[in-house]
Amino acid sequence: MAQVTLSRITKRYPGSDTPAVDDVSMTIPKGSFTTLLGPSGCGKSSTLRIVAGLSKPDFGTLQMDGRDITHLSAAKRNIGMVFQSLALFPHMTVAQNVAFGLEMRGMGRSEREAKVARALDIVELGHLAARHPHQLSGGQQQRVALARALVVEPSILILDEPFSALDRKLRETMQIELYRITRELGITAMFVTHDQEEALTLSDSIVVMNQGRIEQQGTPREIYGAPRTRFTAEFMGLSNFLPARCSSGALSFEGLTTARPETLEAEGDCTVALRPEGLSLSSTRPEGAALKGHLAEAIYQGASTAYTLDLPSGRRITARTPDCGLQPGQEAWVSWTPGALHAFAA
Ligand SMILES: Nc1ncnc2c1ncn2[C@@H]1O[C@H](COP(=O)(O)OP(=O)(O)OP(=O)(O)O)[C@@H](O)[C@H]1O
Repeated sequence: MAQVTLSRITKRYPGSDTPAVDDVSMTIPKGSFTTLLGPSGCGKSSTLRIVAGLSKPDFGTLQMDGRDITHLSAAKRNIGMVFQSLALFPHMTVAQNVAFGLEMRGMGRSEREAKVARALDIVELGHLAARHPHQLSGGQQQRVALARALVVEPSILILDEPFSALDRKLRETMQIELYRITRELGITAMFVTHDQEEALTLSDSIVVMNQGRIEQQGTPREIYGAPRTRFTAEFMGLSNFLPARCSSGALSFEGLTTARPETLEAEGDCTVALRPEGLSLSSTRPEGAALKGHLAEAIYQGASTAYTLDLPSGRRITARTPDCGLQPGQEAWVSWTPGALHAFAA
């Protein structure tokens, strides 16, 4: 397994005004699972393709364990790849599919068979080695693709939205499988997704990308718990953005002054975001910080109800809580758990 370092990687496709990858630098430590997360078109796949050697950067360098591999061909990079669209050979059995890369490297039969058996064991498909791809479920096929990428003992495993074609339940099962396998084998992995929950579940480190640039990089806890920009906050499910001011120890918004969150680095104008799931409503004033509003709407959604409140400033916020019996037209107080309030520079 290897450490991979991207330094100032930039890529502009012909005919495009803006770079698809714009001055991206990051290190994927040995044995770490790093996820590129961001909306469609933000440059995740382009970055991954450059690491894989399938595309050349216009500028910047790529290193593997300190060695410059910017101009090394894909075949010589020892990278295992799994993509959304499977490329299993339909006329070959599961075992033959997994063995293909080893055969290409000229490995002898007995060594090959031992490695294939081990790779199929890892993805728990040893019993289906003789089947053909069309005799497998979507999840099993994706596990064959994973075994095929692992069998060559890659320096880095690259996965581009590998589970996006699977239904939700299967996707969750595959995420847990992938987590187990990568941690057991100590694999260096680079994963691409636009699904924030998937990124939180799998990653040691998340790189949030926006328009070809890195918006924020950190552990899942840092990205979810302390987003530094509105873009990251919105992408991680935050809403209810309110203008605020921050001075040394205090944060003021909507006529309320409360303690300044530790994670806020800015002074002066800033934005407060309240996570809808961390809010609760009551008809009487609760202890501690709370905002009073007019309940405009209550939409029952099963496990929770989405309440829309109009604040005296005219701004609207949404709270998602178990049904609390309050009705539209009533006055309500909204309070929050400590982790539900975030603030960042405006
Ligand atoms: N071969 C290409 N030629 C021209 N433009 C391209 C090419 N590939 C990607 N782009 C453009 O580069 C930008 C980044 O694309 P990229 O596929 O890296 O994004 P992404 O974040 O992986 O998106 P998605 O989640 O939709 O796959 C987009 O604006 C895209 O249209």
